[in-house]
This record gives sequence, C-alpha cells and structure tokens, in this order.
Amino acid sequence: MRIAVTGTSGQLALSLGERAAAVAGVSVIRLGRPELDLLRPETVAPALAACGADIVVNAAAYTAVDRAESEPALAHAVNATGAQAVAAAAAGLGLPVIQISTDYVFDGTAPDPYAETAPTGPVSVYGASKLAGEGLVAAANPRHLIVRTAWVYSPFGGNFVSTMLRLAATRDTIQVVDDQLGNPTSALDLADGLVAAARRALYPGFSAWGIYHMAGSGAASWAGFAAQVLDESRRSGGPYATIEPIPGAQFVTAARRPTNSRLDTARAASVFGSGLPDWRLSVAAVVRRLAADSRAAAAEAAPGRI
Ligand SMILES: NC(=O)C1=CN([C@@H]2O[C@H](COP(=O)(O)OP(=O)(O)OC[C@H]3O[C@@H](n4cnc5c(N)ncnc54)[C@H](OP(=O)(O)O)[C@@H]3O)[C@@H](O)[C@H]2O)C=CC1
Ligand SMILES: Cc1cn([C@H]2C[C@H](O)[C@@H](COP(=O)(O)OP(=O)(O)O[C@H]3O[C@@H](C)C(=O)[C@@H](O)[C@H]3O)O2)c(=O)[nH]c1=O
Ligand SMILES: [Mg+2]
Repeated sequence: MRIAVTGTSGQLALSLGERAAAVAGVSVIRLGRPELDLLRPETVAPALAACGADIVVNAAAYTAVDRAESEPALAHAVNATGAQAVAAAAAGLGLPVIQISTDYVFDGTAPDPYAETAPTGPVSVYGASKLAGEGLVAAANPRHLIVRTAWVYSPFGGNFVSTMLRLAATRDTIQVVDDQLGNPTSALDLADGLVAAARRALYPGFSAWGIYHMAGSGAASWAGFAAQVLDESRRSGGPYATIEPIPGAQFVTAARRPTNSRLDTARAASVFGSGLPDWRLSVAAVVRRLAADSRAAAAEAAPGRI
C-alpha cells in the first residue's frame, strides 16, 4: 500500500513517514510545495498522478489558530478550497481520500464527548475553515474518510509539548488554562491509526465511508496536559516548571477555543481496530524522545563536556 500525504514537514506527514517505514508493505510519499501547493489547486492533480499512490491523506493545513482570525481568506483557501482540490484530484484518479479534520469544528458546550453525528458549530475561523473543508471533500469524492483529531503533538516541529518545554527552560512557573478539555493526541499514534484505516478502506467492498473521530484515549485540560509534559521532562532530566492553572478568560487569545472538545472515538475503534493509546503514555514517550534528542545535540555541540 502506497500512501500519498500532503505536507512535507508537517507533524502528521513526518509521523506517517516514520511509522509507515516500520510496517512491511506500506510506504508513504510526502508531497508539498512547490510541487503540490494547496493555494494553487491546479498543482494538486499532476502531483498526485505522478506518485502512483493507492490512497491519499490530506494532512496539509493552515493550522495557526490565532493568526487565522486575521487571515480568514487564506485559512479558507488552504483548509477548504485546498482540501476540495485534493479530494477531487483523488477522485479523478480513482483513489479514496482521508481528510484530516479537527475537534475545533465543535462549539464545546456539550457536557459529554462528541460523537461523529453531533451538531457542529465552530467558534473560530480555523474551525469554520476546517468544517467547510469537510463538506467540500465529502461532495468531491464519495470515497472519503474524514478523520477528526485533536491537540496533536509530536517530536517534530512546533506544538503544545515543545512550547511548554521551551517556556520551562526559562521560567519557574507557567500559567495554563485549566477549563478547556480535550484529547491530547500523539501524531505517531494517529499515524498508526491512519495506516490501519487506509488498509481497511482499501479492502474490496469497504463501504463505511464518512466521518470518524480518532484521538488519544482519555481527556485532559491544557493545564493537566502541560503538567504531565513537565513531570515527564523532569524525570528525563529535562526542564521543569510549576503549572499554575488559570481560567481561559484570563488567557487572552485572538481565537476562541471550545470549552469541551472531547471526542467519542468508539466508531473508529470498532471499524478500524483498537483505539489510540492512553494520552499519558504517549506524552511520556514523546517527551523522553525529545530529551534524548536534546542531550545528543548538546553532546555534539560540546563533546568534551559530556
Ligand atoms: N496540530 C494540531 O493540534 C491539530 C491538527 N489537526 C489537523 O491535522 C492535520 C495535520 O496537522 P499538523 O501535522 O499538526 O500540521 P502542521 O502545522 O505541523 O503542518 C502543516 C502542513 O501543512 C502544509 N501546508 C500549509 N500550507 C500549505 C499549502 N498551501 N500547500 C501545501 N502544503 C501546505 C505545511 O507545509 P510545509 O511542510 O511546507 O510547511 C505542513 O506540512 C491538519 O489537517 C490539521 O488541521 C487537527 C487537530 C489538531
Ligand atoms: C502557550 C500557552 C497556551 N495556553 C493556552 C491557550 C489555549 O487555550 C491552549 C492551547 O493553546 P495553543 O495555541 O498551543 O493550541 P491551539 O493552537 O489552540 O491547538 C489547536 O490547534 C489546532 C490546529 C487544532 O486543530 C486543535 O485540535 C488544537 O490542537 O493553551 C496557556 O494557557 N498558557 C500558555 O503558556
Ligand atoms: Mg497553536
């Protein structure tokens, strides 16, 4: 199985590349700018046609949640029109598409985890642009899986985990919002789940197209997530700071975030196999890996001192 993934250096694109390399018979080809540019929809079909894939994962997106509030046209062009171009190009090649979407399509007022069938109601430009993308993808390619995930972190690039480690290096205390709940998700775990979903989708006769929720097992607040990161960092000999829980109203951001965006992941677990691991285990694995990487970098920079 050959999986084409949009995005070259994105967290999920890199994670899919790494995880696929560990599975016999699965390969991932990452497609990005300039060859495939979601802002130039005419580049998408030729780039996909050239790579001979069996299935396409659209992991590329405009993910700067706060900046999107002042760049709504750009967010929409990438996350809605761009996603439509990927789904349509896949359809033209006779391929199914897996569109990655987000918990931020929900308004966050529900008391319980959201099922796939729950009404959406984004409270940010980013969330609205991703929801528009879902609709356009579904209309452009009947063989679609729309996989909503949440709070993604990884050993690659910038994310909430790397932000907390960076802040902890220079502060004793970090204030973090404690009244927004969600499911922290390792991009490496998500990659495993997507490989399983792609395999299943390519079985002859597969017909369970539609929306799925795929995220780390268990929920946390951002403050609880941060505390777990820094506890593990301290155990690994990395930076540590105390997390001071604060209400969201006290942390002013351009975009609103949902209060409760926990996802009910039962459908994906039953159709594609097991669910994703407990979020705490995966946070520990990624923090330990980042700590080992930074020790290796320090040893390389100053070999005599280690
Ligand atoms: N990060 C998160 O917390 C969450 C993410 N998601 C969704 O998961 C998916 C993967 O996110 P993640 O890996 O974290 O994203 P990143 O922000 O790490 O990466 C975004 C990717 O999109 C690519 N990209 C942006 N604009 C364009 C463009 N015009 N043309 C081609 N590629 C472009 C980037 O390209 P380049 O490599 O050139 O920089 C990069 O590879 C996205 O759909 C996102 O909406 C859902 C829930 C949570
Ligand atoms: C850096 C920082 C953030 N926060 C808060 C702000 C916000 O409420 C919350 C998370 O902030 P971030 O900006 O890191 O996360 P954010 O960009 O909102 O993350 C989202 O990204 C997109 C792409 C998604 O699809 C979502 O699932 C979600 O992962 O933490 C603090 O309280 N203290 C801090 O020091
Ligand atoms: Mg952010």
